[in-house]
Amino acid sequence: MQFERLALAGAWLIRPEPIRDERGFFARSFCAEEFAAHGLKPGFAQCNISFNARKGTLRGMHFQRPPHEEAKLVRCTAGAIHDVIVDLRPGSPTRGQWVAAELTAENRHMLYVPEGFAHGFKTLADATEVFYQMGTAFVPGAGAGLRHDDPALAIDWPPGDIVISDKDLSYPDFDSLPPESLAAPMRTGAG
Ligand SMILES: Cc1cn([C@H]2C[C@H](O)[C@@H](COP(=O)(O)OP(=O)(O)O[C@H]3O[C@@H](C)C(=O)[C@@H](O)[C@H]3O)O2)c(=O)[nH]c1=O
Repeated sequence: MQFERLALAGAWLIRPEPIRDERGFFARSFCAEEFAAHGLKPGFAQCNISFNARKGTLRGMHFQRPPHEEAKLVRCTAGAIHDVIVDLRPGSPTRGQWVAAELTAENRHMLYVPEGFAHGFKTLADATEVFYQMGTAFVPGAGAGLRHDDPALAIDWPPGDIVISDKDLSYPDFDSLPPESLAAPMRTGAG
């Protein structure tokens, strides 16, 4: 796997390195040892599948409130997504900034989202499926979010109509997040 640091400390783009032969290829998508060597969570508590029937489906921007912050490893197994993360970490020099990556079934890139970030994506094709591994179990009641179209964040989403849940439309802007939503002080490990 190739690990590329993103502009927000602790976030990584990970590219599988295919070993090809006449049958196709073999590639590793997770290795506890390699993840630990880069300061990433070396294990996951849950894996989730998100199927999105329509191009333009937008899910986000989501996180779990402390003490249930989640690291996530996100990849697209069918179709394509524009994947976005926002740094919520108090004390982080990049707090309130976002980065995006295009994850597709073809490129097989993965986005590693550290704890203390909000995460969301917009699908770029019909029938897009996202597979993501979670460092912490889902805790009903700990879920929180902020608006994908907060003008202060100014996330540059791909153009086009969106399909979005009422819940996601109900989230506040970043500056209006209740204090209990704030992530713990910055923790980025060795990354
Ligand atoms: C996230 C999650 C949801 N659920 C349930 C709650 C609800 O009934 C149904 C759908 O939940 P949601 O509407 O929150 O699903 P969704 O909008 O897809 O939420 C996900 O969005 C992406 C962007 C993320 O980053 C994820 O961490 C997660 O927050 O599934 C679980 O049982 N376990 C889970 O881990």
